[in-house]
Amino acid sequence: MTAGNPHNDFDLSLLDLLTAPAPPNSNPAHHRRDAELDPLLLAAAFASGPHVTRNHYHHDFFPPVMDPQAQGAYDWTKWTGEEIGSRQGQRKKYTYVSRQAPRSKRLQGLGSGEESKENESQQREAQRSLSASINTAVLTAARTDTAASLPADLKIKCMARTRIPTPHGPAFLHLYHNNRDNKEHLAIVVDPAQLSDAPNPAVPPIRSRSLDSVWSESETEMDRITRGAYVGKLSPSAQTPSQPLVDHPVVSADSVPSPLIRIHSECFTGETIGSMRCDCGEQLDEAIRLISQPIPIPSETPDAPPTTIPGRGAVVYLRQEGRGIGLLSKIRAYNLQDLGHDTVTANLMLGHKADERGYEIAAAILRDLGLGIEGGEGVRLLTNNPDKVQALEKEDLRIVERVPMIPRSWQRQHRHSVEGLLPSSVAVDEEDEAEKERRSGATLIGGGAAHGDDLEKYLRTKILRMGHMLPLFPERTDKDSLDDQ
Ligand SMILES: Nc1nc2c(ncn2[C@@H]2O[C@H](COP(=O)(O)OP(=O)(O)OP(=O)(O)O)[C@@H](O)[C@H]2O)c(=O)[nH]1
Repeated sequence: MTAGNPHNDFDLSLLDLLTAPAPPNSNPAHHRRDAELDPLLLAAAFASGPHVTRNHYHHDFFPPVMDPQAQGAYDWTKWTGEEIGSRQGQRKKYTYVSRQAPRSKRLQGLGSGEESKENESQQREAQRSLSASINTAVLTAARTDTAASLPADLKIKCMARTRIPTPHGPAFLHLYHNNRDNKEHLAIVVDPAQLSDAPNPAVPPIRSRSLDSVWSESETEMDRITRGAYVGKLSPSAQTPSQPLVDHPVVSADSVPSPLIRIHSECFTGETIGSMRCDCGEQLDEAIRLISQPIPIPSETPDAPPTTIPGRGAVVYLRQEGRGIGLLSKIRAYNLQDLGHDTVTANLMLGHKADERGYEIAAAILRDLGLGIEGGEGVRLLTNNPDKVQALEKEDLRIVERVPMIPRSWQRQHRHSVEGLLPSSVAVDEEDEAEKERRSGATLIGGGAAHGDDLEKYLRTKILRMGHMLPLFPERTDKDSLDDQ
C-alpha cells in the first residue's frame, strides 16, 4: 500500500514528543474529549510529505514552520531547540492547519503536456528535498542519536468503537489510526455476546487492547465511555467503563469454533452506489451475514441436544480502494475495461500492478483484537484470494481454515454444485428467496445479489488470471438471467 514511499522514514520518537503530558486544564467542565493533536495522524501526515493539489497545499503548523521556502516560514533545519520568537517565560502556540497552495503553484499543473510533465518532475524533486529537510528537522527536534532513517515500526491504535445495528444483527465498529498512512482503517466486530447479561465464560469477548488501555492519567470514565471503552450495553442507566487488558485470553482450540474473519478492501463503486461491475458490496454484506450466524457447538453426549453460541468474528475494512490503486485510477481502469480489456490488463495499462494492496495493517488490527495470535485459537478466513491467505500467513496470522465467498448470483444459479463447497461450520442460508431478497444487502442500493455481464466477466478474470479459488461455471449472459425469471 505504501511500499516504496520515500517519505515513510518518520522518526517514532517524535510521537513521544507530541504525546507529552498536556498542561492542566483551567476549565475541566469544557475540556475536549479527544487529543488535540493525534500523534499517529501527524506522523502519517509528515511521512506522506506535502501534497500539492488545487485546493490543498500541505498541512503545516501555523505560524508556518514546515516549508523553509515559504514567505515568513522558519527553517526547521536550523532549529536549535529554542522556541521560535518566544519571549522569556512565554509559550508560543502552534496550530496545525491545512494550507492552500500559492496561486503560482496552483496554476503550474494547468500547462501544456510537456510543460506539466516538467512541472511534475520539479514538484517531485521539491517534495523530495522538502521531505528530507523535514526529516532532518524531526530528527533534530526529537534529539535522537539515530543516524540513518529507518522504516518506522508499524503502530496502530483503536481511536473509537461504537455499536452499529446491522440487518444481520449488532456489530461494533472500531476506527483505527496508524503511523504508515493517513487512512482511517476499520474493524467491524461481530460479537453480540458482549451485549448479553450472562455471556458464556468459555467464549472470550473480542476486544481491542489499544482501546481498552488507559490513555492518560487525566482520562475520566466519561472520556473512556465516549471513545467506546465500555463493557456491556450502553444506555442512560448503564455505563461501565472497560478495564485494560493485560493479555488476550487464550482459548483452547477445541472448546469453540474459531472466529470467522474477512479482510475487505474499500470499493466506493460497489459498496456505495451499488455498482454491479464487481461483487464488493454484496461480499461485504454477505461477510457480515455469515459471521453473524449462530455457531453450532457439538454436544458433549450423543443424547444431548445440539447447542449454539452467537456468531463471532470481524471484518477488517481496509481503505485500499481499487486493489490499492485508488478511486481515480480505478475509474480510468473501468473505461479501459469498456474498451475490451479485463480488470488485470486495465491496471497494467495504467502503470499499476494487478494488485497493490498490503496486509500488514490488517494483521496488526487483528492482533490488537486478539484474533489469530500465536498460541490462540486461530481464525477462519473468508476469502477466495490465495494472495490474501499467503500475505496474512506471512504476517504470522494463525489461519485454521479458509472459507470460500461464493457470489450470491452463483449461489442462486448453481445452488446444488455450490452447497458442497461450503464447510459444515457455515450454514447455507435456508430463507426463501423473497425473504432473502428483502433482507440481504438491505443497506445497499438495489439490495439482493449483484449480477450481470460485467460482474460475470470480472469474476471469471479473478479465477482465470488471479487464481481465485472458485469453480468456473459455464458462461451466462444477461439474457440467460432474464430468461430464468
Ligand atoms: N483496480 C480495480 N479494482 C477493483 C475492480 N473491481 C473491484 N476492485 C477493487 O477490488 C477490491 C476488492 O477486494 P476484496 O473485497 O478484498 O476481495 P478480493 O481480493 O477480490 O478477494 P476475496 O477475498 O476473495 O473477495 C476493492 O478494493 C475494489 O475497489 C476493478 O475492476 N479494478
